[in-house]
Amino acid sequence: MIGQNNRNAHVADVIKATEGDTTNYDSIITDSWRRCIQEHQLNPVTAPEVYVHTSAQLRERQQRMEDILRTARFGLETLHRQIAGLGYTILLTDAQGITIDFIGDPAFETELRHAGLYLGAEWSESLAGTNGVGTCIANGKGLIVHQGDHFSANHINLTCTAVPIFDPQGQIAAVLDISALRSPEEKQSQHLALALVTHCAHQVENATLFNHFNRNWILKFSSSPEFLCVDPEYVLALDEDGLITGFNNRTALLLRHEFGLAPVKGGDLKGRAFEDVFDCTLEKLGNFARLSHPRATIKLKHSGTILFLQAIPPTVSVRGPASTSMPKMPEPLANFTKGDPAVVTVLERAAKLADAPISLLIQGETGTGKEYFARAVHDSSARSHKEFVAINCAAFPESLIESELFGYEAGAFTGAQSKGKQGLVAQANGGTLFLDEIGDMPLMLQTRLLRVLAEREIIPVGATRPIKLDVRVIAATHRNLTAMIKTGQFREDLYYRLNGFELILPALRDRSDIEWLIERLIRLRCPTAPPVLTPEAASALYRYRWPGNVRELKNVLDFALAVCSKGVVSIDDLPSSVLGISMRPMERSQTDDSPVDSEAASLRTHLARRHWNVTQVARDLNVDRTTIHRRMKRFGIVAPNQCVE
Ligand SMILES: Nc1ncnc2c1ncn2[C@@H]1O[C@H](COP(=O)(O)OP(=O)(O)OP(=O)(O)O)[C@@H](O)[C@H]1O
Repeated sequence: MIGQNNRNAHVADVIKATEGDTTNYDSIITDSWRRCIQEHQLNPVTAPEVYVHTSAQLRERQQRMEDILRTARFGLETLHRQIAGLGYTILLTDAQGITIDFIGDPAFETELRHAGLYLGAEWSESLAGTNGVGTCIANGKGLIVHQGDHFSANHINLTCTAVPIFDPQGQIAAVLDISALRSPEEKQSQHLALALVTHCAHQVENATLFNHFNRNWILKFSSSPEFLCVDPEYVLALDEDGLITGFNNRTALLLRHEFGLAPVKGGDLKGRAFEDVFDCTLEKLGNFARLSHPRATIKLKHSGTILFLQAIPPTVSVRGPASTSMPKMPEPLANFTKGDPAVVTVLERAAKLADAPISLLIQGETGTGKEYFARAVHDSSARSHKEFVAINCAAFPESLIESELFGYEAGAFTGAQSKGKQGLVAQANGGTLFLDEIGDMPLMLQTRLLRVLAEREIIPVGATRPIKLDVRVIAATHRNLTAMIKTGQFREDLYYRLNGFELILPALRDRSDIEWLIERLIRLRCPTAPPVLTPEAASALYRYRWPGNVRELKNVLDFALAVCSKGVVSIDDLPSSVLGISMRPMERSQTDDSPVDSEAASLRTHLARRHWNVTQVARDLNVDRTTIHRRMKRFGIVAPNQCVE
């Protein structure tokens, strides 16, 4: 527990330091405090809390980060063994500071959860104030945020040591953090922790390069030969033309210094030629590769620095940079994205599983394209010449669903067709049965479906003998089935039958290919003379949050294409929902109030949901903080806690 006196003293320290008295703190900390107040609009008095994301959001983040999670896991476990017993918890966060992996002492689970040292917790500086992860992301380098260095008085018991893990193009991909609930008062006590975490992050970066660039040359460099092969300081990947495709962070720092480049985070080194960096020709690399022991040296062209080198040729021989391009994908699946990393991961999986004898469960918000995707999996499979039968489990009246699904014998019930009827499940025989909204299937039918899946046979209503079936089942839902299992609304055994593999489609607002998708949808609608968007219209579409996802985008474009003139879609052709405050359609239709009232109500809802954190709301609505302030003023909305804003 943090006493009120300590809290008050801490708040006074933060305020004093941000007003200029910075004597007791590192500048990196006081700069961050100033950012918290001035840019993130956080208030030390109200002590920001850590926001915890839902398990569905967490899973989506984890899926996006699948590669790094897998690569980093061994590093995390090794690090955990090194510091076991010292009371540290290890967190791996994504580049937004959301915790996607975690190793902590289960004995302290409640305390760790309470402190935000847990899966799903967001440690971005803009939400949680100065802290290890968030401030590391803001500065792009490793640091210690110890006890009173934290902005929020809620966190002044913690010590956090965080180091960025960079992707092979020099962007922050993740942050590795070790935190402890209790620690000595001296910040110096954490210096060894910083060295350990830095080393672990470096190893994760190297492992990522070795794993991902097996179609490229890998060059390992060190200033001494002893550890060159096992733990090189610098690692560089080159394509067959000798152009740089990837590097670890130490190499980025070395080469940026070499080229006199500003220490930016972007990929300013990618594509540069090996021969521009080293005093060596590309042909000679082959000779280095043939050396059995790494005693070869190489000279940096500009500084003349000499490094030991081990050169490893591509283990898979192809021309050109293969690691960044999309692998060959069946045509129907390839139409789903233009390179969004999370979607590509899902597609690669789906391509491999297209003919696997397992059921697939597709999760995703409404309108993300679950049915469209399921059909693409079917079309990519050997079953494509047979039927794809889609059933919306939420749309059938309960009384009809059994006979519709399983069919019935002649005269099975009053009103039945005299010849009987084949059910939808039997129609999918040899093909794919798509069960949409599976979370809405009544429990009684879940039991029947379980039998179909287990026995691979159906018994039509009124029949006595079962019919053998060969169907591939793909189910989809936007509901949280695991939560439904806990409340007894969904059968656990059915869940495991359906979930041979789970594929999660990201929300449209999280996809990087919206520009491509807009163009695709326009071309599908107007293949001969597709209208163009004005820059204002395009930017309104990019800014909008798309709660109805691709379906909503499609509807908006259909509307715009219908009302636009002279082949140009301007901002006036977009429906008002897309402009200004992005209200959810549901919220709008539920009220008969004037547009101003409903806008105000929507804003109030957003603010309340985010505990009146304007920065977070601005992020949700994709507008500036000042816009939110202006709107609050216009609607006369005042935060319940005046201190926040
Ligand atoms: N890549 C794409 N190209 C063209 N159209 C797409 C694409 N992805 C989705 N769509 C379209 O978006 C709309 C919504 O897709 P779909 O019905 O598959 O979503 P869903 O996730 O199954 O929705 P719900 O959860 O409401 O059932 C459909 O009209 C679909 O054709």
